[in-house]
Amino acid sequence: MEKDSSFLFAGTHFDRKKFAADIAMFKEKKESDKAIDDSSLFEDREPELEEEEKKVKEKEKEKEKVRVKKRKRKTIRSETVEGFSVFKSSKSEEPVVKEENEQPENDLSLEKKKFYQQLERDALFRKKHNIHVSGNNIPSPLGDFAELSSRFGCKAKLFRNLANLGFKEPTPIQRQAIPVLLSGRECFSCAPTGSGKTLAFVCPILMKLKRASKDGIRAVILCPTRELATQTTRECKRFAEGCKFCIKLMSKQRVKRADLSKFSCDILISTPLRLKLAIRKKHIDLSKVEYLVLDESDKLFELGLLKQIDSVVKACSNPSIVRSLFSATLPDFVEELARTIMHDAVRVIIGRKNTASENVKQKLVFAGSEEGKLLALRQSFAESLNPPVLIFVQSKERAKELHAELVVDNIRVDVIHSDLSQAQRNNAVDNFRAGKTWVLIATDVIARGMDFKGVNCVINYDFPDSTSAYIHRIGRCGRAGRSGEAITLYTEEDVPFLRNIANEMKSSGSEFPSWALGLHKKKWKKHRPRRESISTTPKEKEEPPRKKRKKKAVVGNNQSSMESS
Ligand SMILES: Nc1ncnc2c1ncn2[C@@H]1O[C@H](COP(=O)(O)OP(=O)(O)OP(=O)(O)O)[C@@H](O)[C@H]1O
Repeated sequence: MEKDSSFLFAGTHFDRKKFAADIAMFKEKKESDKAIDDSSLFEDREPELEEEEKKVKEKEKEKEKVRVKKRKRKTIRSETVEGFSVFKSSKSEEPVVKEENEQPENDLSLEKKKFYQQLERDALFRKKHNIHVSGNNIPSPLGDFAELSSRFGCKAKLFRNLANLGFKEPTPIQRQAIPVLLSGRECFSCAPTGSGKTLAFVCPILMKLKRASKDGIRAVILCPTRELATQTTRECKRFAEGCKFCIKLMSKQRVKRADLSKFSCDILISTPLRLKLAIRKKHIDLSKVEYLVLDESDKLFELGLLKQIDSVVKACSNPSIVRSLFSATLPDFVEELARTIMHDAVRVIIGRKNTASENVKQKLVFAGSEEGKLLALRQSFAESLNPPVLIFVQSKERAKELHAELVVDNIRVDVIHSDLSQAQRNNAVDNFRAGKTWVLIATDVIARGMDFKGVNCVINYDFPDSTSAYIHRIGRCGRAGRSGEAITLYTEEDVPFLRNIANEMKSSGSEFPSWALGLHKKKWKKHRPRRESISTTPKEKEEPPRKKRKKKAVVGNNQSSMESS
């Protein structure tokens, strides 16, 4: 195109490839025109001959036109990309395409039919297992663990480990989340407490990593507490037994090491703070991480941890990373945040979102006052104590106070809170697991994720500070299909928040006080009222802090000397 032909076409590029057919037609037309022009060079010709020649040329022209048309059709077909024609196809081209696709179209409709049948089967299966999904092209759920081998080529060793652990059937979250992650899709999942979410994310990682490698850090699992990180590390090792994978916990000692830039392992489990320190100060390299799991994701996305999570997510810079989020509670704000970091993620919800486990029988008990709470607890333990029992209180001070009370009652009781050393915390968990401790008093530090087998009863001595805290606390019992009981004590101060708990009881199928549903709706942020001390031993009267006295003027000031005596 002439440069100065029109300002409207300024910058327009003429695509010779795209218009090859038109150019060809144009060229051929020019050539034949040229031939006609050349004939005029022969001036002394007979008129009949000229007439004959004209006819032949006319015929030639017609033939040429047909040939050019055919060539054009061919070009159009070759420029069809994934079913979309680059050129808007004209009606005349349709029959040709149809003719060529007649056989495949039949195959296509058969394929389509099969596809829709599979979708229908999947939908029925999901309905049966209370699995709710959303997203594009969601892989079919697992019918059984054997499909890990038949569909996804699970190695015999891993498969055997599942059997050795006594896992016969996948739980609903495992049925859906495992194939999603194995298909390389990102996923955020919400499933009840104790429903096997750990295996749902560990199993696909182990299967996808295939074999041990020393090429950097390949998978990272973030947990909100050290206790949970320790437990997840132990579980990973159990699932991977005999597979030589290098599975490491980001311990305090490891973070203290001079340089972590060459540190490598197959799976690294950490709390966000420790990993952030390792990134900032020890130059740990997360650029090769292929799988990132945020366990208890709603906790991790709370304000206090968000910055740490952010630095870990940024450090995991591998463009093909697969991220996944798991929790028993998934508030909308977490889903929104999750969408900002995930690509084409699949959403998997088991049962109703944000509900307590149906295996836990829940009770609300009015205790009147702080004194009443202790009395109620003592009485119930005196009548029947069915260990193991977990008691939650709202602060470490109150944990210490309650421990001091119960320890004199001849009960094997222990306490865990953040003032203890790591070794003491580990001991408390281990002794409770081993049955050496009957009653464990705890703050929310172990409310999430901790898997103590066979906890019979959870007592919320102090009312939980949110619905999600309630769900996670009572979820320490009623795990892996077992039943459990949860008792929540409340006083007048807690009444405004009863409605939330009653709602929770109702939606998870427990008996609930219907009057509580009629209470005024109150949104809670963090309900931690100042409560009276638990301690029954009178505190020694503290001496009031001494005021600095002014030096007395002894002489001639009788009044002041009397006062001071
Ligand atoms: N398929 C299975 N069959 C039987 N038991 C299983 C199966 N999968 C997991 N478990 C067991 O169920 C228990 C709970 O699993 P897990 O701790 O993963 O639950 P969770 O959903 O992560 O709970 P939370 O929300 O409290 O973190 C564990 O003891 C685990 O060994």
